[in-house]
Amino acid sequence: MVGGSTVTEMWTRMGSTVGSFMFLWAIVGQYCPYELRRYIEKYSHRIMGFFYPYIQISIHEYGGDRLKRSEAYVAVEAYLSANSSKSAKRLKAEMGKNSSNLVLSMEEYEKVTDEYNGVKVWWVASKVMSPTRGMSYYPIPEQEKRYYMVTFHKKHREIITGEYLEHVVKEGKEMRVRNRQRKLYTNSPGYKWPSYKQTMWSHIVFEHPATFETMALEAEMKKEIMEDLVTFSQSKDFYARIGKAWKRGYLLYGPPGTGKSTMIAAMANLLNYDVYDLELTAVKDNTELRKLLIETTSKSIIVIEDIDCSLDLTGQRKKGMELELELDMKEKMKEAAKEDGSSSSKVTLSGLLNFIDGLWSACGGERLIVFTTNYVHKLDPALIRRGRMDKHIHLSYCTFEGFKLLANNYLNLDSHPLFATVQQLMQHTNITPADVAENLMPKSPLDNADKCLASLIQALEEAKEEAAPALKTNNAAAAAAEQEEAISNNNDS
Ligand SMILES: Nc1ncnc2c1ncn2[C@@H]1O[C@H](COP(=O)(O)OP(=O)(O)OP(=O)(O)O)[C@@H](O)[C@H]1O
Ligand SMILES: [Mg+2]
Repeated sequence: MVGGSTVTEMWTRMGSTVGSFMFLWAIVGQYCPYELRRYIEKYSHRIMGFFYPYIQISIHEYGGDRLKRSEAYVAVEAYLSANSSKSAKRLKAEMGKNSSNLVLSMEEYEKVTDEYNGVKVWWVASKVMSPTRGMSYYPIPEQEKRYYMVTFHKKHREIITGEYLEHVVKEGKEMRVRNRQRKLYTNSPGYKWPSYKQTMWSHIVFEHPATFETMALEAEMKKEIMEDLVTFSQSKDFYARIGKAWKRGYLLYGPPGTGKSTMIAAMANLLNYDVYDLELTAVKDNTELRKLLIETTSKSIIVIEDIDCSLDLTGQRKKGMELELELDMKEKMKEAAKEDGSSSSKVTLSGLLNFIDGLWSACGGERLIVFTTNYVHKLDPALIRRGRMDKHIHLSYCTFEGFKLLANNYLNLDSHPLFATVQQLMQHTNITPADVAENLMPKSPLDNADKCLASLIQALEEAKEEAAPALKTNNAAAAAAEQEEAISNNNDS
């Protein structure tokens, strides 16, 4: 579709008179009074429009809200990246999906021609430097405002504005989904500049290999979670119909090493989503938290790991005296932090609740919010009530079924005489999938299945012995309680 040609020659021929006038005007105009200058500019544009039969439409990187890259710009960028590589003379190369191929896109100020239903248009990638508005004690750098401009003959206005631009945006969006590298974002604590272009997230390519197939989970539970996720990703119309923002909260809880973080990676791989790993303690306050939220894109998972440890968000919301005492304590802690030179986060529980389901959380759509914790009972019920955290998933110790899956993954084994011993030991001992996986992992090229299984059996036996005194104490306590209850029942009667 895109044919290699530059539009410069044609413009030079057509508008040389207008061009010379504009050049002269740029110099002379500076010395004219403002009113006269505006008046002349207004009429010169009209005269130019008379001679110059071309229309230009520009698509800027940042729209009026200045908060997010414009979707149209991003789509045009993808469309031109795919098409311009055949014709543009100056291209830039970046790693593409799976880091296996180079993706080419047009360099700044490069011009390319495109054709749609026999109509020719010319695209140019450009930028202007504009001084930042506002007052600051610090030197604020000039901001680059990048844009794409398409030029076409005015007789094609309808086809371009009615069909072509829509076609470009649609194709561009599809290309982005096909070619995009998924990203793992994290919030950078170094954010300082008040520039609207400065992103608060830094990212690397997301390349975690975890999938639901390789996770040791009960088959039933696995199926249910996968269906829930896929249904969510296909429910755009449903959410619109019921008037709910298109997002879903998951709470993953359970002991360390039971696969919470692994499941987040498996979720991202299943749905082809980006991951935003939010470090709450690095967020200055609720306003910054909101800004971070606005900068997340759709088709993403926002993760807050170990939510119970992140901030002082645990416990019930306090009342009266209790609250005053707590505020007093907090003030003292802040003072201490100031003296140390360390800064503390001022994100509050209500800030976080707003983050999850306030008005701003609806921007963008198609997002999962996932919390993980080892201690679910420590969390404020408001934080995890249904509607906020819609699905609560308890990840627990490894079952025999889970072990068999891991044995298959790690050792390529469907059955083995030692499986029976493992099964018998697992009935009385708690072992995490992480521990099972670690024992099944061959440690040297000479390690075979027998050795790995023997190592797991040893670990299970050790865990059983360790648990034995605790079990005895528990049993003794239970027996004592029973006895006490029986005595008090006798006395009552
Ligand atoms: N259910 C599981 N299936 C397969 N592998 C697992 C599972 N759970 C844990 N693992 C293995 O154990 C390792 C640690 O698991 P993971 O980091 O997901 O645990 P976690 O629940 O997030 O722990 P923590 O609470 O300490 O963050 C992973 O690298 C993974 O290989
Ligand atoms: Mg984890």
